[in-house]
Amino acid sequence: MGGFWDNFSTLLLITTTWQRIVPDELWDHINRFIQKLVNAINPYIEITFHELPSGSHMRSDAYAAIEVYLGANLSQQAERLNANTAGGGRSVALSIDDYEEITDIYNGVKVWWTRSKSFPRTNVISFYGRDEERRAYILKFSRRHRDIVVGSYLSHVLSEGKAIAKRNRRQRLYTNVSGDNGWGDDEKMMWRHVAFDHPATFDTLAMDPEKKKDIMDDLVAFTKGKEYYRQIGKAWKRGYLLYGPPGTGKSTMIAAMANFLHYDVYDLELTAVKDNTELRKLMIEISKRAIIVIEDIDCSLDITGKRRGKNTNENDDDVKDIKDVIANKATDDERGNNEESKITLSGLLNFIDGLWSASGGERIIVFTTNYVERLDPALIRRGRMDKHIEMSYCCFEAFKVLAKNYLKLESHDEFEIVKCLLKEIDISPADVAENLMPKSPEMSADECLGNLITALHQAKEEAVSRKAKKLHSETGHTGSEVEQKCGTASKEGVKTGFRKVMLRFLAEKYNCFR
Ligand SMILES: Nc1ncnc2c1ncn2[C@@H]1O[C@H](COP(=O)(O)OP(=O)(O)OP(=O)(O)O)[C@@H](O)[C@H]1O
Ligand SMILES: [Mg+2]
Repeated sequence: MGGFWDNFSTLLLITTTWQRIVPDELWDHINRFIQKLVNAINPYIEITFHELPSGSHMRSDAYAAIEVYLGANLSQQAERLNANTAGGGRSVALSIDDYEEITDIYNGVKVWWTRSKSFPRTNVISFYGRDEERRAYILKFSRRHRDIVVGSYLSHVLSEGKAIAKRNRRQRLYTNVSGDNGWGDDEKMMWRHVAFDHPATFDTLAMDPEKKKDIMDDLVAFTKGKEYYRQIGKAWKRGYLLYGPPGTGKSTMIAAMANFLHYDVYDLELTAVKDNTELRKLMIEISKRAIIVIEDIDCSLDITGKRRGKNTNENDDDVKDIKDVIANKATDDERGNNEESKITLSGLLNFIDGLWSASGGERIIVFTTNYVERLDPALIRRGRMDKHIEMSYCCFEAFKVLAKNYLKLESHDEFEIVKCLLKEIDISPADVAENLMPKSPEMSADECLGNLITALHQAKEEAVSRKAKKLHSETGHTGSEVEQKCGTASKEGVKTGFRKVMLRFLAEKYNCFR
């Protein structure tokens, strides 16, 4: 062993001395020649995948995918491993340690992987100590197998690594916080996140199955459309407008989309954003695979670019100011909190159309509203909001999904009654769900279904009565007119049955029943 080190030291000494006396240019030539010689003799090829590509502070995607692939498929061969938590702490991800060598066999071809570590030659003293280490995975394979390794093995490793990482990754729900939140102007503080743990899926989402399938197909096509979007010169983004009455599942649909695609959700609260500059900063920080949500867009912004705060009524503002003065507090205006926002519709449109075009990555933007007719056409035109999805009142198909979710019922004799009643009244899936939910552990599925039917009958009565009253006041029909027209001029009709007859008459006349 001593002999080896003696020879090695002598070689090192000769090389260093040569380096000193030989001019740089000549030294380069010698180096190149030696490299050629080694290449000619060496039967192996090596490919290095650096963790931080030169000049970048971002971890290379390829390095990350290789790490996951090796950890998931080949870590049992290694004796030294690193362990990290994955999936938000739900599982442990293993990666091979520095200088461990492991082999992989792909279509009968053997390859070797090692992880190396180096320290960049720099005179700068780092405060971060070991962070300065540079790691790389080195793939070694026989020269004979170059085509298969470069041609297909590498893409197999990268795609499988990315797929595993995607499966393991815990999604996040981000919300924006105002710049004046005590965290100063630090841009990094603008988005806060928590683990995204919403149970909604497309399976549990109650809506017309054909419509649901259409949306799912659209999402799949979008995620696979990278090349297509590149070809047509469009940013890889898709806009969805979800509109419909409260409780019809707009927010639930967003959660189902996020779970389906495994994307992070960025819940953008426009009323907390100061101006277009802040909006731009927020947008730039959004990760590549994300759903950006602006809920109740009609309440967040209006076409003149003035934000609608919670207090849109001038009198309310005045009253609040007076109360503030009496309480010896600064008014909103004095604090600079007036309701005028500098976010404009054009600022919002610019970021939707422009900013992301430059920063490849798949992004979905979803607007929700209860009042689609209030939105500016510029905001929702196709190309910006590519798909308009109406979330409507509960239909029978949607009810069946809810009955399965809540009561584990796929069929029941009473389903026909529910079907008829749902045709006659507008009720949101949220209300149907509420009625189906057992109120105590002892409550049976039959009882819950009974509850729903009672509620539906009640809702029908109320709806018809509302309409009848309205029509009665509009047309001025008297009770006897109703009786005559209905041919039921009996006492009973006039007294006890009057309301019933009246309702039927008005309902038939004005087509209340659908
Ligand atoms: N289509 C649906 N499928 C399954 N559950 C639903 C559906 N719609 C509503 N729900 C249930 O009702 C609750 C409220 O629904 P959700 O918040 O999605 O309604 P929304 O349309 O976003 O209402 P809003 O317009 O008031 O924001 C949900 O938590 C869910 O349990
Ligand atoms: Mg909602």
